[in-house]
Amino acid sequence: MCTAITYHTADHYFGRNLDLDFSYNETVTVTPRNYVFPMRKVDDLSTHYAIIGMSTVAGNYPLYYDAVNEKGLAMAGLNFEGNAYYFDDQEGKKNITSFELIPYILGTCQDLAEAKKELSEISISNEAFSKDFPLSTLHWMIADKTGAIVVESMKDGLHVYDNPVGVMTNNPPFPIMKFALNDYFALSAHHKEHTFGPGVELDEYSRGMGGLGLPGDLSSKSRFIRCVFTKFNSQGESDEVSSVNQFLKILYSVEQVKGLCEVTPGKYEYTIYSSCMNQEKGIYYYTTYENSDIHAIDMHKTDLDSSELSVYPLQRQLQIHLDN
Ligand SMILES: C[C@H](CCC(=O)NCCS(=O)(=O)O)[C@H]1CC[C@H]2[C@@H]3[C@H](O)C[C@@H]4C[C@H](O)CC[C@]4(C)[C@H]3C[C@H](O)[C@]12C
Repeated sequence: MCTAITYHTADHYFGRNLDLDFSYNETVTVTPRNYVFPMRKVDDLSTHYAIIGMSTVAGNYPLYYDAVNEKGLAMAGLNFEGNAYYFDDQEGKKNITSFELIPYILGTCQDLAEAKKELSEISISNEAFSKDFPLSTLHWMIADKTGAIVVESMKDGLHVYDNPVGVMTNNPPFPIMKFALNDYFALSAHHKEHTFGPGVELDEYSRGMGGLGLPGDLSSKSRFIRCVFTKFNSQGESDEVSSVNQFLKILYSVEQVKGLCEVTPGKYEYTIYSSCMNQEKGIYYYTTYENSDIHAIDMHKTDLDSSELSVYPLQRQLQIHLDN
């Protein structure tokens, strides 16, 4: 399972929890403007917008999980097993493989409007990167400062939905997920008189009772509901440090603690990393399961006109600061 969110204060932020039972040796990777992205079915991207994000670099190719470009357009791929469907080559379409979609959109589009236009011409092709990296079954969230969309390639074609809440998890398809919010109509973060029924005497014996009924489990629908509630009620400051901190707190409300979600006997899904990208500044912040210190890589401190990737291994070692 995974969760991706948007958030804004003075700047716009985008990021995700990556929940899995193992790591693909991911690194924060900057792809500069002149790195040549080889494309399988359309022309190679020889110059493009610079990109920073989390990727597995395989044979000098960055396989991105989530990223932002230098214009502030951000995108993440999350698991969509059983629903994702990719196609044989479609005539009259730009056939883009699933692992190329992030570099293609972020490399060529500067905002959501351009991304939507590109997506109307795209079919997601079913060609895998290699034998070692078979097809992932994904759906994607894309966002800029104007809003967010969800992209789901299913048997009946490519769907692009507006995402007014700026939160995405996994199954079921987004329209069903969004509709499920209606079932939590009565939730509130505020003190209010009960509406149980006139004349019924109830005791408000604890703070936070307006949130009773908010799902606390790790299933994707429950994480979606909990994350929307947390994001829309969270109150934060607008400076950079407070914004990044608050963003990560929202993601931690749906974090997976190791041991709670068994995938195969003795193997558990957990939050391998949490990311937060400042879309205006091109800074990629992250924490890992092992290391709650926040690390940051600023794309503008690398040579964005270069043709070589800059690769930053994740700092997984927690430093405890001894105060005496
Ligand atoms: C599994 C990851 C998504 C996390 C997630 O949603 N987990 C939930 C699992 S479940 O629903 O609860 O079963 C996805 C996100 C990005 C994916 C990676 C990226 O797409 C980049 C490459 C793409 C290659 O085709 C496969 C390896 C890979 C390196 C992918 C492996 C894996 O599918 C990743 C890491």
